[in-house]
Amino acid sequence: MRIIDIREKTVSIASPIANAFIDFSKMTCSVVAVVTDQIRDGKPVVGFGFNSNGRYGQGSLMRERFIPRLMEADPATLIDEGEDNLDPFAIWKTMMTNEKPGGHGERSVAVGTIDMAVWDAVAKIAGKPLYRLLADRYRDGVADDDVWVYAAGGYYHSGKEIEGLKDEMRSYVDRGYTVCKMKIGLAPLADDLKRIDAAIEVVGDPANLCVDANGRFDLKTAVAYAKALEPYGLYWYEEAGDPLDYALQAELAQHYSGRMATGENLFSMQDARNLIRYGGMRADRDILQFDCALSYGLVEYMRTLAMMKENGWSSRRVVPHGGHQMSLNIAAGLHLGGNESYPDVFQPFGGFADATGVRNSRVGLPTVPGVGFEAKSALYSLLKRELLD
Ligand SMILES: O=C([O-])CC(=O)C(=O)O
Ligand SMILES: [Mg+2]
Repeated sequence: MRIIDIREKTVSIASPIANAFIDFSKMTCSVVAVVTDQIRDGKPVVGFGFNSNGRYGQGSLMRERFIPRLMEADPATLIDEGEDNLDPFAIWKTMMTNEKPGGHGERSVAVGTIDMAVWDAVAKIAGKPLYRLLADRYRDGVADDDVWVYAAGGYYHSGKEIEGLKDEMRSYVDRGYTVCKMKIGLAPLADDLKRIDAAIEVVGDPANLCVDANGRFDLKTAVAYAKALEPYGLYWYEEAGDPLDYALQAELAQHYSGRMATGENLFSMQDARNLIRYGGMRADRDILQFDCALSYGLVEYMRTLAMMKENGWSSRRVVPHGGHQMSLNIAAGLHLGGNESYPDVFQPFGGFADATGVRNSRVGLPTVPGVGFEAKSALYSLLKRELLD
């Protein structure tokens, strides 16, 4: 058993949307295929991965360091003890050979993308959906049948602010979502409050609305928003300040008793641990949003979940960023609290299998082996076109 090829391409995930920090007009995404010598249903098993959204493609790091390390390794060192499958932990260790600690960022995205493709291949070789493989291996066989999801969108679109926002939120509610998320922080507070009021009119209850500042605020602005938002009783207030400003997050907790969410821009177990140690996040209500694709993949995610457990945090307090099928599998298989969903943005990467509709803000998973890319036709055709043809 061996990996015979690893292919990568950078594709566009550009769109005309903007959050408080960036626009996505030039956003790219890496797609990866790990081709194995295993044959299932008459075809070689190929695992696929992509790097979620919001961080640019990482092809050069993959080409220069991570793919050569895997292709140069003795194949026997990359397979598991029973020698009947690839070993994602051994593969991870090989990719990270001669990498110093610290400075997690672009490298974590490159490794996380290849790791996704490896797990897709591992589940396909085992002939199981990934969430089932994870539950069988790590949770005594108990998986969640479906996963809580919320609809993320509500970006700034010049020219169609309030009415456009309401139409968008209405379409999410019509598609089965209870909780929706919108962006804040690009407009002044007074204007954002008008946008929030408009969204609440549609989602019916402030407790059905999350707001996301994408790390834009300094402490003063974060607290000013906290004071204005607190009386609403929103579902959560996300990423108020810089992701690495743990002191800001801890101070914010002194001014906001509602639920806070953050973590999508923390890319390692160590960064996540610093958030838990120093960020003032509260294990009884707050939400952690680490995204495996951006943060060294599922191998590292398991270390993060173990770290959380040691610190008294339930895995149910994790609702990953990224709205992708990999996190959905982790959520169902490793008992997270839910997953983000992008019903419209970041297509075709955002969203889940074609046949799995959302009901009461919950979504099921397909039964195909692997992550489920083959059951999401628009994404699968892109992956095939870019990597296999
Ligand atoms: O706008 C983005 O970068 C995505 C984001 O924060 C989210 O989905 O929470
Ligand atoms: Mg966010």
